[in-house]
Amino acid sequence: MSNRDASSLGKNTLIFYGAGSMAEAILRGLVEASLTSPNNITVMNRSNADRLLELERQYGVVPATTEDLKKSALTSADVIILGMKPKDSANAIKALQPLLRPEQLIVSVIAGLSISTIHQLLGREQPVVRTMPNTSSTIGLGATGISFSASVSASQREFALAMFNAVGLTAVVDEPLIEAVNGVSGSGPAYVYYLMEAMINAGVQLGLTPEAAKDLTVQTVRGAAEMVFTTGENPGELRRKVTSPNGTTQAAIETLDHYSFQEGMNKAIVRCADRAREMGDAIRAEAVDSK
Ligand SMILES: NC(=O)C1=CN([C@@H]2O[C@H](COP(=O)(O)OP(=O)(O)OC[C@H]3O[C@@H](n4cnc5c(N)ncnc54)[C@H](O)[C@@H]3O)[C@@H](O)[C@H]2O)C=CC1
Ligand SMILES: O=C(O)[C@@H]1CCC=N1
Repeated sequence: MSNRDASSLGKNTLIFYGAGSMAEAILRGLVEASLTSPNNITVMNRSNADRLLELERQYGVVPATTEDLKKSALTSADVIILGMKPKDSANAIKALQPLLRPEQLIVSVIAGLSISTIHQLLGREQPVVRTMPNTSSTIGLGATGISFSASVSASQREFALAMFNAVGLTAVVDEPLIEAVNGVSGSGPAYVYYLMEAMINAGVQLGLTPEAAKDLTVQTVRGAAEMVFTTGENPGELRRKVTSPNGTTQAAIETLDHYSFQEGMNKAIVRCADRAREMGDAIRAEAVDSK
């Protein structure tokens, strides 16, 4: 990340409208990398003031605990990050309508919610950055897909990229591909954790202690990801290097093939992207209903 990126972050005031796990992953990354002062970050949610005070205690961010504080923070912030669940988003975005100034930037992390639905809910073409991050942003290793509405300015674009580059890697994609990003990397950490759960359980079944099974699994997944990253070799090539002809790995991979591992992963990721579109359609229906 360049100094120019960092300075573009530092000048702006941000409000996390919805301060749950994804919001925390991003704000923690920003604060811990010292890319903006915590004083520039306000957090708000629907009703859980304790949660906001906890975020203040941990990261030094500013809690908006009363309706007046919420309104004034939403009105004054340069950037509003939509961080609520998809089911809560239509009402939350409609509530923004009377508060927004035309130059405020909306950044959404909400699965399925399209830029056009946000415009419909707001009743105007506010600049919108639609993203699909993941929770690894917490440790600066996030992977975020980003797309922009037509009216996002060059400096707002730079800001949004700086914000997500601060917590990991970014990929700018055309908006219709955000669901694909959701399928691969937005939900992706859960597939890897699920794989790890299965590896740990099998290790325990074979007699390892839970601690040893966990430590060996974590280091294996970490090492495998790092091997792909540092060598630049394809996962397929690296897999072949582990797989001796007629050896133990071949026996394991054949068993995975017998249980249609590749097909299962493929179907899971395609289903994930479809589910994002379904969720987006449900929000769009709420936008249309309210007209
Ligand atoms: N958790 C993940 O791995 C990822 C989540 N996302 C997206 O991030 C969004 C948030 O997900 P999580 O952080 O997991 O959810 P969460 O349930 O942890 O947080 C949602 C927060 O929004 C607040 N909220 C709801 N309605 C509100 C309103 N009207 N005004 C103010 N605050 C309101 C809730 O109080 C809660 O604090 C979702 O839309 C999800 O699709 C995107 C990528 C990854
Ligand atoms: O499960 C979900 O709907 C969210 C979106 C991406 C990751 N978690």
